[in-house]
Amino acid sequence: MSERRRMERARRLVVKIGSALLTNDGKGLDIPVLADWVDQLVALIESGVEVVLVSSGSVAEGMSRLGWSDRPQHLHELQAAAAVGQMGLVQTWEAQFKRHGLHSAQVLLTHDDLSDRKRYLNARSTLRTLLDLGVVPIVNENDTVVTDEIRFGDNDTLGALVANLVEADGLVILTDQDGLFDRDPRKHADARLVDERLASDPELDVMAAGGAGMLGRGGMQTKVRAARLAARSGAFTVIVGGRLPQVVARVRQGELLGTLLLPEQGRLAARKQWLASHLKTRGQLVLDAGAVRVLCQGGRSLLPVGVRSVSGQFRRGEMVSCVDESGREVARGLVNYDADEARAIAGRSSDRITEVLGYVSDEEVIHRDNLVIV
Ligand SMILES: Nc1ncnc2c1ncn2[C@@H]1O[C@H](COP(=O)(O)OP(=O)(O)O)[C@@H](O)[C@H]1O
Ligand SMILES: N[C@@H](CCC(=O)OP(=O)(O)O)C(=O)O
Repeated sequence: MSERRRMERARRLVVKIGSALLTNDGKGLDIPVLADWVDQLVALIESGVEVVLVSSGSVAEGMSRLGWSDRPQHLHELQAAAAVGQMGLVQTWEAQFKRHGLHSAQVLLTHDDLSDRKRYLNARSTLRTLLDLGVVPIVNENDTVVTDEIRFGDNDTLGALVANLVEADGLVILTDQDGLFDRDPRKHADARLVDERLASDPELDVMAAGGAGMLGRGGMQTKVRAARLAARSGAFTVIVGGRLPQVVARVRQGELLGTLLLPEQGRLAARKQWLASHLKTRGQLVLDAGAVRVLCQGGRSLLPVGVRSVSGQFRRGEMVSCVDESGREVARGLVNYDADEARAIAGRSSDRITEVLGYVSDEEVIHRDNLVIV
């Protein structure tokens, strides 16, 4: 079976649209083109796919609104332009999705938000909730608060991290070229389009070495790097020309457009490997026999009712070890509550969490996606 069928089977996608595409040669947002993408994305959503949109363009739109023809050098000027342009960007997306009766939501993220476990989990639950509500999240970097050292800088990286965050099946990067070529097509007329590769293929670095266009930041290098990051959670990446007619539907139907970059392992296997290898455990949950049984059957979350006792001091988002009553480790996972909260809700049914804590952040102590059976 062709690997292109991954796109047909996808249920959750992150679609990233770069600055080079969104603006009309630096003359502000290209509204008819944005409207056309929204029509395409809505058709995708109506076919049952959850879509997170990562949209660049705030700096480019801000420059146009402020009448600046050259990209500023100073970070504070870029930040000011981004703040001005973000207004136009979200207003335009919102107005276009509204034509179809859909709500959109602005989500601005920084590097720090995704490296801090607690904020990572909060961003993840907000995005998931928006998707559950049928709202289209529109993500960009929170340029106002970042400095050079902690900038994503390019939204390809942000797109990949969001794909990891929401456990997307794939990342679709729409850009101003038809895909990744074996050399920069703007400099070499005989450059050939790459159809399909493993994201880890080292040859890709040589092909992508050409740099970015006038408005974009990273060129193909950051797209290749993004594909590798996305592959860490088992997601594929498609890099494709955003102005090809009906590009979203055609890629979805498995047409050989653009470049497909593949992960080496499946989504769940990748995540579980990451969970198993990356974090130290900070505490222990002793489970009753019923909870041990359902967890070992696989595919189930750990509910507070199955927890007998809690030891250690941990915070929401940290890794804990789950043991049976004889002390044998049965699973590990990222916990949804701080240690004191977990102690307070241990042994109780999920519908009593609000009564005990005064609020409920999650029904599960550990969600099945964040749980590895050992
Ligand atoms: N091997 C390559 N294949 C395709 N494009 C390349 C390659 N090497 C460099 N590029 C450049 O990358 C640019 C796209 O990246 P960029 O300008 O950052 O756009 P975006 O805003 O969509 O992220 C292209 O216009 C092209 O000039
Ligand atoms: N966050 C900023 C910069 C992002 C950026 O330029 O990314 P990209 O065009 O995808 O390479 C913006 O929206 O303009």
